[in-house]
Amino acid sequence: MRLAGAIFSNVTKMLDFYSQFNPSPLSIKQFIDFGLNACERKSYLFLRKELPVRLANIMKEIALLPENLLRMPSVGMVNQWYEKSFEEIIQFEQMEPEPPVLTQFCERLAHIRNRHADVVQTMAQGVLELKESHEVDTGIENSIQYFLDRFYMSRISIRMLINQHTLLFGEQLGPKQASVNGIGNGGRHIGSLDPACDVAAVVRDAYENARFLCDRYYLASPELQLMQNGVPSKRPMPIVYVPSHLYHMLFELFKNAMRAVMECHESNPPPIQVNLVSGKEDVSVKMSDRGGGIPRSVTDLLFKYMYSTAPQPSKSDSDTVPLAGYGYGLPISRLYARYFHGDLALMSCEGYGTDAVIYLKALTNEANELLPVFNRTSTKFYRPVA
Ligand SMILES: CS(=O)(=O)N1CCC(Oc2ccc(-c3c(C(=O)NC[C@H]4CC[C@H](C(=O)O)CC4)noc3-c3cc(Cl)c(O)cc3O)cc2)CC1
Repeated sequence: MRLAGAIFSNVTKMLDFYSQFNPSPLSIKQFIDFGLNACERKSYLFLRKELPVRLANIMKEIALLPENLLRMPSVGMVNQWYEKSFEEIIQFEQMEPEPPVLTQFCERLAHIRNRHADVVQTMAQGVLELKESHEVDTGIENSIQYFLDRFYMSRISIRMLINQHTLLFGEQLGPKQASVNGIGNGGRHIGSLDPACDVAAVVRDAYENARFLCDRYYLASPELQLMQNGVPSKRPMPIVYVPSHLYHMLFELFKNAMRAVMECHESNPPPIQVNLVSGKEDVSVKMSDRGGGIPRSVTDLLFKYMYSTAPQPSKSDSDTVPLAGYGYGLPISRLYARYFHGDLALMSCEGYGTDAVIYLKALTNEANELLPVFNRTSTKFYRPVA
């Protein structure tokens, strides 16, 4: 057998091997407990198996995609990135956790994270290529919706593992030691997790950035009314969470709410209200606007990848890019909420306005990763048994 053929069949064998294992979900509590006494050797031994397992599980699903989508150039490119990254990580299978290997592993993870930086928009381009070249029936659309939810959730989880390892042990920290790295906040962060993430501060940060875009496009913007338990409040609300995930969700929701309010009110835009409530089971962040609302038939569409996939506005006329432009902002924001067993829900009253609620798990031992598992059940979603 020629070398290329031998390599291909070996990668295929390794894919079959690793995809037979289920991914191992970690809770926020486990991430925190490990990070407080972090051991690079243990992290390496866990990741050099868990990352190929998570990659193989989702790569098996990519292979099951509708032929027409799989043939799209952009999907082919994403598939090649996954194959390359899978091959690079399984090379560590036989390497003992000596310092040079640990350093090489950390560098390799950072390289893989960079390779996959544009996966979301490249997959969206693949869906666009399909829409522009083939008829897409409801069955295909449902398969794509099912796949992309699982594919992007898998990607969120793989990037979480890579970020934790590279932030805890990566070279940018100077001497090789585990650290509770706190970039710009007094050293309390544990990787990408903040044990005292102030929800109110992240709300204000996301609001200010969305407001900047709103002012630039509409020359005005709605005020923010920040409440706790229904009354105006400036108090912090600390939770254990990944600030960048919470910011991503809030920034998306603020952009949508501001667009609705400014499109609905020519002057004196009513404020956007954000109410924070800390319960026994859930921490709830409810964003309420009076932007005219949407009918239920449209609300469901906003979470559909196919509905929102359209040619991207060109970067050159960035000033004319609508506030909440086409993209995957809402479906992916819901995945971030669901990743640690929370949720994101829309309740709109057509003719009045919209409530968007982010639910987060209040207890870190219940905030478990929600991971897609490749198995016979998932296979049926792609090619129903004849
Ligand atoms: C897939 S995505 O994530 O990439 N993304 C989703 C977001 C979308 O942009 C937006 C933004 C706002 C709105 C919107 C309207 C609105 O626009 N009403 C007026 C139309 C009501 C239907 C009517 C019709 O029947 O079609 C035609 C007018 N009203 O309430 C909201 C609203 C939505 C969300 Cl999600 C929210 O959180 C808060 C809100 O107030 C709709 C769409 C870009 C794409």
